[in-house]
Amino acid sequence: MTEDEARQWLEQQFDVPRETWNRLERYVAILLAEMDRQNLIAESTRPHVWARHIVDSAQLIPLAANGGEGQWIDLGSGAGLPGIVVAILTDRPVQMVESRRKRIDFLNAVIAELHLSGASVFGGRVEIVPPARAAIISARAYAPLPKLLESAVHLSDEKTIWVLPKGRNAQNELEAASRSWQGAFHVERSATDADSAIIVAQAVRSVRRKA
Ligand SMILES: C[S@@+](CC[C@H](N)C(=O)[O-])C[C@H]1O[C@@H](n2cnc3c(N)ncnc32)[C@H](O)[C@@H]1O
Repeated sequence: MTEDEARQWLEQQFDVPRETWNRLERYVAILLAEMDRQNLIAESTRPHVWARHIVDSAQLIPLAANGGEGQWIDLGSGAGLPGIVVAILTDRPVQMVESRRKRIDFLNAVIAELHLSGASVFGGRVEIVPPARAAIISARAYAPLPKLLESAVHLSDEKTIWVLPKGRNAQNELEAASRSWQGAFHVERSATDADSAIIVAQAVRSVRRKA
């Protein structure tokens, strides 16, 4: 997907109003400027930021369209991917969870500058976020599936939709997780990378097996 195709995809999917475009453009500018201070995205992806990061994040939104009312929790948000993109493109309250100080400060600065009143940051580890029943949980490049579920299952209930971009390893990670987890899991192809996949899950729960 080229950068032009990425913008077209956004326009088609979300019918993006001018104010939202301005926010997306501003976010991209702040993100790239912050790269002088901290490593937020791979250097090689800098010229492809719309396809590789903005659309790659935004594509999770339609996959979570059946989510009920309530919060979208994004684990290990880093630069705000996908959390900030979701907060810009939807009306849903978004809580980003991030443990590194410089990234927490960056996320709070973006929220303030873009006036994202529905977005907030939990500055700390996912494992210590107080229990919640998120409508949607996302996690991009945060942790392998079994560890991801273990750290965040206390933020979910049976209705929570999990949207988890997973590169080429989706199938292997699903297999590893199936030893300890049950639920309705399926795999969607990524719109931005034919080799990547997104795990979508619901009704995730831990299963203990006898040795
Ligand atoms: C590889 S980065 C990915 C960031 C972003 N989601 C993206 O796709 O660009 C993983 C992020 O997760 C954060 N992280 C890792 N383990 C965490 C934990 N247990 N709790 C909160 N944040 C964590 C790291 O500080 C880092 O910013």
